[in-house]
Amino acid sequence: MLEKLKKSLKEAPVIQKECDGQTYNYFIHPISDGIPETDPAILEEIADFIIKDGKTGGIDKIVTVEAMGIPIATALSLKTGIPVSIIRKRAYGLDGEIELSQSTGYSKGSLFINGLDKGDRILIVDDVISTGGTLLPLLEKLGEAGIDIAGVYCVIGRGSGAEFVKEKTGVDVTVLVDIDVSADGVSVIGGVK
Ligand SMILES: O=P(O)(O)OC[C@H]1O[C@H](OP(=O)(O)OP(=O)(O)O)[C@H](O)[C@@H]1O
Ligand SMILES: Nc1nc2[nH]cnc2c(=O)[nH]1
Repeated sequence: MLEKLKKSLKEAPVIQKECDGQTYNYFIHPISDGIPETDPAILEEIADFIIKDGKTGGIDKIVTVEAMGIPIATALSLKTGIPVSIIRKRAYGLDGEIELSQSTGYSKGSLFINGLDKGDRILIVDDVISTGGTLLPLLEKLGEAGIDIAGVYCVIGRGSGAEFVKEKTGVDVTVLVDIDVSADGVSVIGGVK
């Protein structure tokens, strides 16, 4: 299962990014960076897995975070007919816009939620979870806004972000493939069976 994704991850190069005086080993992969190019068969593998997992019924919107959640959410949308709403990195100033602070192992910034209504039942998809510094504040803001989370999928997991988010929010994060990243490269260490 997810064999194309796993095989390609083992070939992912790793670069070093500096943030707050710390070095972060950042892997580069088509699903998380769009580089060198994305094989549609991998996107299809991911979308098919999520659909088969059975949480797309009764969903109002698939929600993702700019930028690299977008191809995954779009593939899923094309297969299910469920619309996509994107959490953006820029403000629009629309009524009801919600801002949240995002931090990753290599960056800090703001995200802006628009287009979601109280009572919406959503499925969240994203490319990577690492520290959980994106997903945790997002889930907190969505909870405050009365949005119903039917499921959360992160295609690639590294570190303990998924466990951290579960501990803080009670929300289960399904990670499709777990990896370990060092300066020498990426190894696949687990994931859904
Ligand atoms: O668990 P975390 O440590 O928060 O890392 C995960 C986040 O990192 C990436 O976001 P990034 O802001 O780099 O976005 P992009 O490359 O998709 O634009 C990814 O798309 C996740 O949203
Ligand atoms: N491409 C990429 N995205 C990430 N998001 C969080 N960590 C990483 C990483 O190491 N590589």
